[in-house]
Amino acid sequence: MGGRGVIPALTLSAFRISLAVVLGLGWLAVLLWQRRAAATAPGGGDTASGDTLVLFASQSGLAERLAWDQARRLGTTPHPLDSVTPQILRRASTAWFLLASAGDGEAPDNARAFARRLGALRQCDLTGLRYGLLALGDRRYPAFCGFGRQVDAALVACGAHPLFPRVEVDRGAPADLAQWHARVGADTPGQWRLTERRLLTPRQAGDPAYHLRLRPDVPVEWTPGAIADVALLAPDGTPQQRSYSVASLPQSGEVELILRRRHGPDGPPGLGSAWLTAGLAQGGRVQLSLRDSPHMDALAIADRDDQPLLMIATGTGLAAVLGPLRARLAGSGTAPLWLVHGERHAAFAPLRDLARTGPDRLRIDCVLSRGPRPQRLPDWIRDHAEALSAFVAPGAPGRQPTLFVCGSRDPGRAILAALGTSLNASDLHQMQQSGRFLTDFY
Ligand SMILES: Cc1cc2nc3c(=O)[nH]c(=O)nc-3n(C[C@H](O)[C@H](O)[C@H](O)COP(=O)(O)O)c2cc1C
Repeated sequence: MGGRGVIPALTLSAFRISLAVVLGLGWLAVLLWQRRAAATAPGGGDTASGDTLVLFASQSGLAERLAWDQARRLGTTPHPLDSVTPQILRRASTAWFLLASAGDGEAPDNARAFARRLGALRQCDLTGLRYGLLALGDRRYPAFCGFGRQVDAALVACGAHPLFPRVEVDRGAPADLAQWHARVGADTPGQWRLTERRLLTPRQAGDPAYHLRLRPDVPVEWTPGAIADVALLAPDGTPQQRSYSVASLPQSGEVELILRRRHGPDGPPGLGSAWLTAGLAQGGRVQLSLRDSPHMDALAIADRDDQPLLMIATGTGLAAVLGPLRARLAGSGTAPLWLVHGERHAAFAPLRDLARTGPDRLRIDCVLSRGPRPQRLPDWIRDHAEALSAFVAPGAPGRQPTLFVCGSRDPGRAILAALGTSLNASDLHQMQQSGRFLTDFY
């Protein structure tokens, strides 16, 4: 019986000692961390101690770029997470965290010291801090957004107040980023305005096609043939994304898209095309991000080596070839370029402009499937088999033409079949083997 009173007393004092040791070590760690971070803080002191902080943890640069965007909006400078101390966090009223995950849900290199001290951070009082947190990751990793989640939990444990639930981004998805941008204010990078929408198919039956021009709020770079991912909201409020080829070059300062308002069989028009071709007002805002075309390298090599390029496009697939073609025309090359476009009733205006202004080395053919002398593109290909075969044949040593076919899937199949019977099989095989036979169907 007596033992029962002694053991808890011993356990309690041992517990108190261990608690004191743990707390002491915790505070020591905090102090050491503060000293080291103050020495390495941008500007040599605790210059990251402003009222509003923008902090990033980034391995390959996306979180850092987004941090710069956020800092620009707030008129401040972003800092790597490693440069802040708990003291700096305590003095700030608002902090914006943009945190990528690396390793196995771990901190990127520029946040490792911060990550090591997360336990110590939990002992700080951050009840005066409000924060927004963007976690960047990749759902293919088991610890999706692991680091962002850890920091979020530590901040909550310190009593900091999230301004909104953590926003998580899967592989830079525009729809996820749109949520962040919606949280941090409307005037964000990634915001574009519709400056012009022109009907490309006046007085024609069937689904209308449009030529759109969009201008970014802040200048943006892209590569020829880039893909624009447009963020949309479905009627039930779920974020959606639609992708379109960019027909213009960055020098123009505007993204040009060509799209058709599509209807399902007896159904309503597609979400993206209905909004962009009708719902969106002139001057209206679009959340848009740009990525490279999967064919960018092959097309850039053909451009660099000044090799012949044969492009065959149907309908709005014209947009996918216009970017690479305009890049070729802007250069000093002399190799022949040939664009064949299949449409319904009449040539699209951008194609007519190109035919009027293009150099002699550019041949353009527009094949119309309806109208006075209708012809299907596959038939046209068979009729021109000889000229097309000669164009894609190696001919002289070092001649390595590229063939790029794009447009809707169904006409695409018929075009590939026609090319298969019209072109020399070994030339086609050679182009395929060396990555010079490119297709882009949707
Ligand atoms: C080597 C490596 C490891 C990664 N580990 C994870 C991970 O464990 N969890 C996760 O969600 N994302 C992980 N990612 C994905 C990145 O967090 C994601 O690509 C993020 O957008 C990168 O942002 P950053 O460019 O700012 O570094 C990893 C990426 C790389 C390259």
